[in-house]
Amino acid sequence: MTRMTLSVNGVNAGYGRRQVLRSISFSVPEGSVVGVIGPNGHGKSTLMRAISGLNPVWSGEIFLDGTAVHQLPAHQRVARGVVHIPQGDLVFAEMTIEENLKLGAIIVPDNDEVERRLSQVYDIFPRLLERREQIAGTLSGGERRMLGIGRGLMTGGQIMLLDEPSLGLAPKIIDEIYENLSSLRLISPTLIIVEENPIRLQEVADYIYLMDNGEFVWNGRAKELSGAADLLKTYLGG
Ligand SMILES: Nc1ncnc2c1ncn2[C@@H]1O[C@H](COP(=O)(O)OP(=O)(O)OP(=O)(O)O)[C@@H](O)[C@H]1O
Repeated sequence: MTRMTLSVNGVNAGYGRRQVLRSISFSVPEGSVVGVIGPNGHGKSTLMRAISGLNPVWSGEIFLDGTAVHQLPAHQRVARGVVHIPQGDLVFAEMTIEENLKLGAIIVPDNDEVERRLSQVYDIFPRLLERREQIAGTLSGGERRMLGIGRGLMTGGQIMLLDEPSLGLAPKIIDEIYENLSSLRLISPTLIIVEENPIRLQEVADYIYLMDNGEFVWNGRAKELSGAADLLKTYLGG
């Protein structure tokens, strides 16, 4: 299995003339889970989009396993193993779960490989197997989230960008999603997770970055986050 290291070096990005990301640098070693936390609207999703190629970078560099990818279009980054699961459950509402999942592997020519990935995804999310013929538009919020993640896994990508997997879900469903993250890593071993809930993030991340106003204002091992309570209060409130 090829594993990937991601490295982001001095990235600036934004929309129109408005700068959102300010000189962002960090790296994600292969097989690690990095969490990005911060208040609403401060650039976390923009960072995910810059990495996957959905937003252009103004300056700076992004490397995947030592290869510069910041000028490549999104589909070429997907081909290199980047999987982006954006906020908002972008499932095809008229299609069944299984049809949605298979779309994730649409460029995979080998049918046996598609079936193998499908059974891996069903192992991780048995709820999707139970409902495989159900139309995606009729799924609950939690099931749709699982489907979005499952479809991303079908690409076979090795580095997954997971943007607020708990957004809008009931605590019990969030538990279920988070419990599944460790098996998910058998397929996509390197993860970047954006979250607003530090406790959830601490459960799964090895390393955490706190973003404020498009900059990283703190980073450290996940277990060190508890010692940064004042900082969290300042930036996240509560
Ligand atoms: N397509 C866009 N055009 C213009 N401005 C945008 C666009 N997308 C995001 N922004 C702005 O960029 C800033 C950062 O947004 P971003 O979604 O990256 O924040 P975030 O930290 O992920 O917040 P949230 O947790 O609420 O998703 C916000 O001020 C937002 O309004």
